[in-house]
Amino acid sequence: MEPRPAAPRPRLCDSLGADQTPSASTLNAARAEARPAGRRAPAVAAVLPAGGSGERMGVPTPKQFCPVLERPLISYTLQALERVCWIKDIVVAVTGENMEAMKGIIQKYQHQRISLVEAGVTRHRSIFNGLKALAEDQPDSKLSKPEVVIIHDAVRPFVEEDVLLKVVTAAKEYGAAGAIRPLVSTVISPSADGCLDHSLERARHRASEMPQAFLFDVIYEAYQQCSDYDLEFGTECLQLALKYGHIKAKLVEGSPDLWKVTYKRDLYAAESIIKERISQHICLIMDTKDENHVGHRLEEVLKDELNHVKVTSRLPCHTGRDLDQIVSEQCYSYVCVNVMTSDFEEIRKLVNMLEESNLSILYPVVVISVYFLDYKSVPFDQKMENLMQIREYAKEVKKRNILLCGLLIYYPQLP
Ligand SMILES: Nc1ccn([C@@H]2O[C@H](COP(=O)(O)OP(=O)(O)OP(=O)(O)O)[C@@H](O)[C@H]2O)c(=O)n1
Ligand SMILES: O=C(CO)[C@H](O)[C@H](O)COP(=O)(O)O
Repeated sequence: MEPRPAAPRPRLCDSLGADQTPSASTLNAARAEARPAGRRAPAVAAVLPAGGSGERMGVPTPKQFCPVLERPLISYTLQALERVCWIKDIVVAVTGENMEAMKGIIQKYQHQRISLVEAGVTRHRSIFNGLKALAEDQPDSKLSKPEVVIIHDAVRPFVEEDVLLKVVTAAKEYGAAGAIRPLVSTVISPSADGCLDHSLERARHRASEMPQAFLFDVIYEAYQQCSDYDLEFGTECLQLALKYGHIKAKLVEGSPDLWKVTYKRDLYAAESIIKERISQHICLIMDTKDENHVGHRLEEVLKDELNHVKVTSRLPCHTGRDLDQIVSEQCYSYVCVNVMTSDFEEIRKLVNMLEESNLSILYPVVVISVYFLDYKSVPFDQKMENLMQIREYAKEVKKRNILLCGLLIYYPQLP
């Protein structure tokens, strides 16, 4: 198969990604390499309104807490944002009633960089509360005022780094920016008697989606100035920046997956998208840093051959924390490349954690453990014994929907 060309990615031409955390994606690393010197990174934070009741969904649980594949919807959105290591803080606005539940979600799924604030009675008021928490004048706050703030609905879980980067870059240049999509239906204006007054020309209008990004001062000042009417009935942050800051937002084409989960059927659509992503996600765990090792070749090949495969390479999974993080990413396919060790315990640790995570309740989890062993240094009998152990263990864990397979690659080391 011909390798597919990698899709061009936007670049923020400054030092975003300099402050990388261990969870930083490879994208960030790639960007850090490509970054021209000399331009300053804007400090970026995000505000997520998550204080709605989800009336249109028609279920008692607010939609952001509805489970999708056993995990609350908001947890996917948080995961999508925290993967982006250049977003420093994520402020989530939640109602007092749901505060404890939200804390539980943060703990269970090990979300990072999250601060919680009390939501308001409307979306605009919730966002305003989030912005206040980021503003400089807050006493005892561990948050600092960012240069650019992203606003993103908690119920749009499929936001990608590409579009975040595009809106942040545009916000830095224009003061405000937001994702848009082509209209699906034509928008018409009815008259008071319920008849058609006029119809908008569809091709000349767009649907405003999220994420949006703003220079912090622009949007914060707009919220400080805006009327109670705006706060009560407004639905568009870009409009506030225009009305109160005279900023014409830059509009950025977004992907179809940015839509807002609103009705019950949207939860089913979200589930299908998550399932498709799961099927494309392989976690490759390697215990060698040797760039020339065949394990690293496997990573390259997978990335070249498959369009959406995410390969997560991790160095020896000796600590429970490393494994915890891998498992919390909800990956169902694992290839463990063992060069340094033939230690069966490592695989047992991973499988135990997968069992505890209950991932395999929904689908089979596949774990392939490959041992590359030097012909001379390890006696063959000893290795076969190890594989037999894995085989016995595989029978046991199959009952719990974990499909484990051991593979021994026994080779003579070249002089
Ligand atoms: N007082 C509110 C109302 C809404 N939101 C949040 O704003 C986002 C988008 O709003 P919407 O889809 O309208 O959510 P709901 O208000 O929950 O839904 P509905 O209008 O159907 O009641 C959601 O993440 C929602 O939780 C919020 O933070 N505070
Ligand atoms: O799509 C949007 C862009 O601004 C907002 O998410 C939307 O306006 C939220 O409004 P509502 O709470 O009424 O659904």
